[in-house]
Amino acid sequence: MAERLGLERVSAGYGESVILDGTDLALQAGESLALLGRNGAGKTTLLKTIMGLTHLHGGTVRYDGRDLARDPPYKRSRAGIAWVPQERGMFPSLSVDEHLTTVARPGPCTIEHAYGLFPAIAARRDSPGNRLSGGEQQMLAIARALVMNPKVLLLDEPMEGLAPVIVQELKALLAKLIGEGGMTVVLVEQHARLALSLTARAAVLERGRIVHQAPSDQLIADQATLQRLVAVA
Ligand SMILES: Nc1ncnc2c1ncn2[C@@H]1O[C@H](COP(=O)(O)OP(=O)(O)OP(=O)(O)O)[C@@H](O)[C@H]1O
Repeated sequence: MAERLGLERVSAGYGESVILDGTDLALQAGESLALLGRNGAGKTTLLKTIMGLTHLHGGTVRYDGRDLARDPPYKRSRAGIAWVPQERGMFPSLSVDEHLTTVARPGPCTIEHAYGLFPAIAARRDSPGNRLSGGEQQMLAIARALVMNPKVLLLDEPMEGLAPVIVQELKALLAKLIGEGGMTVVLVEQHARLALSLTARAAVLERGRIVHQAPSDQLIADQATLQRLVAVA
């Protein structure tokens, strides 16, 4: 299978500070990866680097074989990389509907399909972004990424703060999306077991370096390594 996303000796950070330090990672089309690590390990920075939102000090980020160095974030997004940021990134002046219509692209996930997945935001389609609850903003951030029908979906702690019933629905949705194999998915998640149960592969970051990679089912069974690298209870 072809490489969809490739990081080669990537060093990146904020201004002069280097957070990712010589990171290598390759993901094929349709593959899923749990990106794990303790607080501050660099998980968000890695996703931001793929989106072009950090300062790349060295190395290469490739997408479908092309070096992305010259592409600003909007071009990466247009090329098929969608990001669900931790801070959700809603626009206060846009309605729920406008958040979706401005980015929707042809593909299996239509806006009506997204509303079907998240009825709570369907009921608020005319509400402005800043009137939504935290959970609703989170659902909208995920819906917004899905209606882009991306080739790569980067999710930064998408379950955080959601009600348990919605977490269950979202888990089922992610399992379906990953199972269909149409998208390459990178899932950053504090709950390592949850992320591992959904993905095929896992990578663990420590101080900006990938220190461990394994199939997810193997890592979930390796309590000692999980405890050592991610401090899982
Ligand atoms: N905008 C920024 N400017 C400077 N340093 C930053 C910035 N954002 C993050 N950092 C630093 O980069 C390092 C990695 O942070 P990052 O958010 O990538 O970690 P993380 O693994 O996603 O952690 P968490 O699980 O807490 O979200 C931390 O030391 C953090 O303080």
